[in-house]
Amino acid sequence: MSQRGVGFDDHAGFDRPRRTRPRTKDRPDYSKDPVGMVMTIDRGRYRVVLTGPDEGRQINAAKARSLGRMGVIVGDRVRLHGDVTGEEGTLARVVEVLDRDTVLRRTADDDDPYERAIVANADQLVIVTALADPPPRVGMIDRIMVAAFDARIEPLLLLTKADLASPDALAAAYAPLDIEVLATKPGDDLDDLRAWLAGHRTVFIGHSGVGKSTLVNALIPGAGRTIGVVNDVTGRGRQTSTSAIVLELPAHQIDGVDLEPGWVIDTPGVRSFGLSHVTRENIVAAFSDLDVITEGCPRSCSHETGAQDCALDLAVERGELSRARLESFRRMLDSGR
Ligand SMILES: Nc1nc2c(ncn2[C@@H]2O[C@H](COP(=O)(O)OP(=O)(O)OP(=O)(O)O)[C@@H](O)[C@H]2O)c(=O)[nH]1
Ligand SMILES: [Zn+2]
Repeated sequence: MSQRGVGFDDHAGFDRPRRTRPRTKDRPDYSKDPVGMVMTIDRGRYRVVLTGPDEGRQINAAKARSLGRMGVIVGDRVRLHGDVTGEEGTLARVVEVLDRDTVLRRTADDDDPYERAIVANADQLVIVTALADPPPRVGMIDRIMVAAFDARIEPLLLLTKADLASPDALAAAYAPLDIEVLATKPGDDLDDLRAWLAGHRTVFIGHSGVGKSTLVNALIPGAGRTIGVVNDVTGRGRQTSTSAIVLELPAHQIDGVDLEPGWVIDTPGVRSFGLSHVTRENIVAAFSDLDVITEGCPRSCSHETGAQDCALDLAVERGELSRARLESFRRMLDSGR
């Protein structure tokens, strides 16, 4: 774990005035302009869906020059100025990015100081993993989970292709972390998954070929996510999608009860997940029961295996914390290093 890298998607750096003379006087007032959510980005063009009075209307927009190099990412809530009719050929301007509740980040690899913000304002993250073809990679699951903990996003583990292999071993491996685990196979009704997604904005992340597009298409008929063919030699799927995209879940009833609306953010298949932006403090903070115990640790305790007088070890000895939970937590700390 290292220092937080400075990326252009980080807004903190843009709060500092870059000119010495105050700009407030000549800055236009956009507070009456409509707000929308960025659904997808394609070569500098944003597809935005309006919220508020014209909810659901989709608009094309470009970034206003006044935003400079400030990043606009999928899931961002943005203010739009100009032509917001959404009619063909019109282009509105993104003039403001509203504060983000969460930011999911990754770096290309662990030595890369430049983190990339992938998705804003998600509150859940589904890690889609195939039980076979391609085989599960526990290290990768852990790393994506750590990114979720770091971002204060609730991770869920979704195991596909349960017709090919049993989910039991993987489900058991994540049980001590209290992570929700769900297994699917072709023909399942997906109601458990829909119940998870209702009322949330959930990012879907997975290695190429795990069946993510198949799932998204089953959840959202008409989403048109391209289904790749797993290569027999490499076990990898074709890289079929290129940009993250926000999709609205259709209305659905379970036992006669309407589910709350929800959004899915589908992301391109990932091969690696760098974590150089993650801090130990953020991982610990994601486990509130352990966070409380670490108040009894020596100053600057790493909480890792073998750390002198770590209060987590003492809690296990006293029977106040399960050894399996501590070991799983330490596996998370390790993968974030
Ligand atoms: N046996 C089995 N095959 C599945 C299941 N789900 C998906 N597949 C197959 O796995 C292959 C890959 O599925 P996709 O949905 O394209 O996978 P993806 O994760 O979206 O991959 P990319 O589009 O490359 O990102 C396809 O041939 C699917 O038909 C499943 O539950 N069981
Ligand atoms: Zn400690």
